[in-house]
Amino acid sequence: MPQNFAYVKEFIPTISLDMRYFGSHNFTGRPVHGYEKPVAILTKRAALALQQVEKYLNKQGLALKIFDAYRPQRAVDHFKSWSLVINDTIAKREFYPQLDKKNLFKLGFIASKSGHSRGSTVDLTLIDLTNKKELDMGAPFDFFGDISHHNYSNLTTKQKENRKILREAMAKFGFKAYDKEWWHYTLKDEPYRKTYFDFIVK
Ligand SMILES: C[C@@H](N)C(=O)N[C@H](C)C(=O)O
Ligand SMILES: [Zn+2]
Repeated sequence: MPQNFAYVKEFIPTISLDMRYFGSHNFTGRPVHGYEKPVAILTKRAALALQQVEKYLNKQGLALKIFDAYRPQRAVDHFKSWSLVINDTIAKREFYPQLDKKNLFKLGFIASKSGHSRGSTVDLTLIDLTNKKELDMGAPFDFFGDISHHNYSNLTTKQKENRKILREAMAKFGFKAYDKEWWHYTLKDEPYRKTYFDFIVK
């Protein structure tokens, strides 16, 4: 991998990982091209910032769980070709029950040039440190619908509070939220603003 990238585990050995695109539990229903190991890779700058977030949350009895980090361009291209195969809807019920898969790009739920491929974007949630259970965010990771938007108002007080804890912790250490997905964050001071990498995750 390029010199300025690292495995997140090197910076945060205790972090929880559930690398969804390595396996089949994702919106395509199958492993995604470019993921050969269930590891999380980020630029060193983003990994260091995330280390600060994790330390800060641990003091409150919480921790991070990562679903996706650096994403090779070939994975993004795989998402694009998947979206064009209209009758392949094996994971629709769980991930995009009310939407037509061909619209997921134009609705902003998947990008054809993704911040993830620049190496400083991460998809993640909060877990309780005592039982490792995910906090209720009102919608699961990669649920494509309005309910995943930050400004969706029909959530319980607890769900709003949980999203706020994550958003404020990430913001404190330099990550900006994405209005359409509560789980997606990009380091503001990312080192590669225009480079989309394509090395394999392994
Ligand atoms: C697909 C989802 N996890 C995600 O990361 N979406 C944004 C828009 C992206 O593809 O960059
Ligand atoms: Zn994302």
